[in-house]
Amino acid sequence: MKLIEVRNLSKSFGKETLLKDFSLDIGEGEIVAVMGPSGIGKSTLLNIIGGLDKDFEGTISYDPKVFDGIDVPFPFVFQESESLLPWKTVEDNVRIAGKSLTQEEIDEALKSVGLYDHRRKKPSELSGGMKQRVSLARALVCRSRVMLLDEPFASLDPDMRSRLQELVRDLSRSKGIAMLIVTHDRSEAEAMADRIVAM
Ligand SMILES: Nc1ncnc2c1ncn2[C@@H]1O[C@H](COP(=O)(O)OP(=O)(O)OP(=O)(O)O)[C@@H](O)[C@H]1O
Repeated sequence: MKLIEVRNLSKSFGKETLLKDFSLDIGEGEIVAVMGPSGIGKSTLLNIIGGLDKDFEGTISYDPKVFDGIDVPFPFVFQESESLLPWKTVEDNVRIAGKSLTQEEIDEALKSVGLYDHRRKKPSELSGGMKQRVSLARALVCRSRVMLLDEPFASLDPDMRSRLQELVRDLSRSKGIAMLIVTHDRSEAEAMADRIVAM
């Protein structure tokens, strides 16, 4: 089977139907972009696949050879990191991903995203792109085989956006991480994804 198989997913909020019979496969190490206009239900889809929202119809199967039931929910990277704790340093923001993380694991993730030299800074001392790289490092230390990215670079300037798109592709390739990215931006989907799925 594929890494993740979504079959006939349907989801409504009251009378509002967002997802109807939606199916999707994600293969190991694959980068899949889900595209659609604002409000169509992209974040809702991500929350369901990521195990945060369990109230849906349909089935989602996670390859038991890979996950063995322990890897869900998956790490998320959201648009611009309000998710960083402003009073903690870069390395401590990564550390909150897991109690048993070693300093070596944290350092390795920070090096992967080019932030090791900035590890003692606070979020207020970082650019938007650097904050997103902290979020990526925090997702990396989870050592998940899947990462979920929700409009991750929408608030960045075009130059920083394309640098981070390339970084995410490199991380996916070098570490074998499947990426599911939701975006309303076709150029972002085309720049990053092996496959684009329209909603
Ligand atoms: N918890 C909720 N309760 C009720 N309605 C909700 C809830 N979450 C989402 N919705 C509804 O679902 C719609 C789609 O939300 P969602 O965030 O999934 O869309 P999206 O495609 O990611 O949009 P955007 O690109 O603007 O983030 C919203 O407009 C809202 O009406």
